[in-house]
Amino acid sequence: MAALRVLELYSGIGGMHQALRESCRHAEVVAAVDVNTLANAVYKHNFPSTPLWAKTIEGITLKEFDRLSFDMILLSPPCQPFTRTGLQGDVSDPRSKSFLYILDILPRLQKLPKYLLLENVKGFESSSARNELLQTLATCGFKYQEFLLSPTCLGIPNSRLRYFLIAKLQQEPFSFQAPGQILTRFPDQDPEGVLKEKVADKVGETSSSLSTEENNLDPNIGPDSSSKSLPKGPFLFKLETVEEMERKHNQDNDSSIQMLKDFLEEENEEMSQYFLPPKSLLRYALLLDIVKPTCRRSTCFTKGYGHYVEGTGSVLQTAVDVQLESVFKHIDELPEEEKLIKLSTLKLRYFTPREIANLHGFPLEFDCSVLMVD
Ligand SMILES: C[S@@+](CC[C@H](N)C(=O)[O-])C[C@H]1O[C@@H](n2cnc3c(N)ncnc32)[C@H](O)[C@@H]1O
Repeated sequence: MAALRVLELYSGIGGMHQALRESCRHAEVVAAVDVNTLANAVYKHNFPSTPLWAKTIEGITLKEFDRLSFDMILLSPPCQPFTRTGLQGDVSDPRSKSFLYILDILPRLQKLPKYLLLENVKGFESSSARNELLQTLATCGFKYQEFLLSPTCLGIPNSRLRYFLIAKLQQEPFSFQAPGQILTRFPDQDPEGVLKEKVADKVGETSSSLSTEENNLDPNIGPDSSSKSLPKGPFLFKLETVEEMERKHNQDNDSSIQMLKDFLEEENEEMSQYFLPPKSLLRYALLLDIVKPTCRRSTCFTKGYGHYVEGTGSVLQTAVDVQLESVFKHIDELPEEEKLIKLSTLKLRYFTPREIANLHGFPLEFDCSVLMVD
């Protein structure tokens, strides 16, 4: 059987390529396209034989697309126009231009691809860009299915809710097709084959099958976000409400999800670079999402992780026997020096790039060390 010819647009570090490899399909990425130099360096390092086009997508002509004669498109367009805490510029955001260009090119290709997979953030499902995508797919004769999924659906202890769309040109429907619904589970996770869980087409209506955190917490809160609201209700300690504590407790007891310890590197001397500096501890301690190796949760890691503290991702408590409550209760009443002594007992550190790669499902052979150079 001839290899499936795959075009990977917005290829980044190659997450889609890696997933394709693991899906065991006999496939070849005939071109990967991205403009980010650092991401391209990681891509090249891991997929040295794949033709990598370091250019803008809108700079590729219809003729060049036709020449690639691809059977499948994988694409993860920029998510900033659609994030729920952003401006939601949608199709009028300049960063959507390349995606609209693809939608314009698609029906004009000499040969339509058989398959398409698109990934984006939660928020995309209620955008005009999504409506234009669905319209284009329908015009071209594609069947499609949409999903909102998080690594937790695969038992990975990280909340990162993402929109996925798969489409195919063949006439046969998907075995699990659920028209008009956005599925929030993998079809084979549904015990009775009845896909009751759905997210309505309407904005913001999320399914009960997602955790409260997935529903409430925007995984795309950036380092500069000031819109993150504090939890409601009286605080117990460290700005934790009873509701928050309960949610975390339930997540940590959900045995369908692995513990963080399965994703961690062995502690060694080099880890010292990942410990939170005193300044960050004093300034942000109350806002940190602190997890232990035995927890079965972590919040979404964003671009500013390790540089900005608030809302960019969880931090790890390596002194596992220290109780958070004993550190945080009445900490406000202490002078800075004593505060710092108390906070330091937790031995808080950032997750390492390797650990974050593990939590994103990258296998060990995927080398992300290129990302560790300053
Ligand atoms: C959401 S990320 C892609 C993530 C990717 N799937 C991965 O595994 O890393 C979007 C990527 O699109 C690239 N990008 C944005 N606009 C582009 C354009 N007009 N042409 C080419 N690449 C673009 C960015 O550099 C970024 O790497």
